[in-house]
Amino acid sequence: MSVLAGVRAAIIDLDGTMLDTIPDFHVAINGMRAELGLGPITREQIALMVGKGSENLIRSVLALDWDAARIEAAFASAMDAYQRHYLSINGNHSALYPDVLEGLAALKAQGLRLACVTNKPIAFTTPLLKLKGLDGFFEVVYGGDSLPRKKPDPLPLQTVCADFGLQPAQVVAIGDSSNDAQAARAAGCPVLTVPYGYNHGESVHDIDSDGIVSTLLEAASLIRSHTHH
Ligand SMILES: O=C(O)COP(=O)(O)O
Ligand SMILES: [Mg+2]
Repeated sequence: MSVLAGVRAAIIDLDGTMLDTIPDFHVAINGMRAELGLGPITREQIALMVGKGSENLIRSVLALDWDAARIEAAFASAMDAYQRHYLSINGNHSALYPDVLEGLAALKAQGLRLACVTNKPIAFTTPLLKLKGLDGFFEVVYGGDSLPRKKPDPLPLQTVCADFGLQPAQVVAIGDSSNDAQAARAAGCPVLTVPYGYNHGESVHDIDSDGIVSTLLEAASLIRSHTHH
């Protein structure tokens, strides 16, 4: 895969790529819904809605029961309740996917610089990375509200490239959804996809990606096989 030949850095997505956070989202969303007088929804429903940041998630969850006007009227208090619930349980129910720590260690050992770019708010992201032992791997971390635009906009990826002083072709993005791939394509970064996360209910095979890798460790091996001389 010659698109990986010049890779010097990797940008790793968080939710659905490093951590299975749906159980955290589930507890926080149902806590918010209870405050609003709404009944609980399932993890499967929530997994279809995660990936495009908190605002999109809250609007999608409330749209199960309410029309647009009612959502707008309650949005600020819903967001406040959601953030309160999420921060109170952040990381308690979520788990690392297999070979994440091993994959990050391998990428680093191969000399790649690492960044984390997530659509999760940075106030959730920073403590979660620390709790799960992931914080030490990344030189740069951007949350969904760290910059003026989030994925699928290319801005967060372009910002990492600039931070590292690298061209987009030298920086591979690794994520679980079409949202990550669209951002990578728009930035000009190669992109690899893990199949175990949340892709808005769509098949990962429909993602415009340079390859599907079963784990981050397999991503490291694939990159190594194309960059090793
Ligand atoms: O919080 C989200 O919307 C998902 O974030 P991600 O970019 O880490 O998948
Ligand atoms: Mg993701």
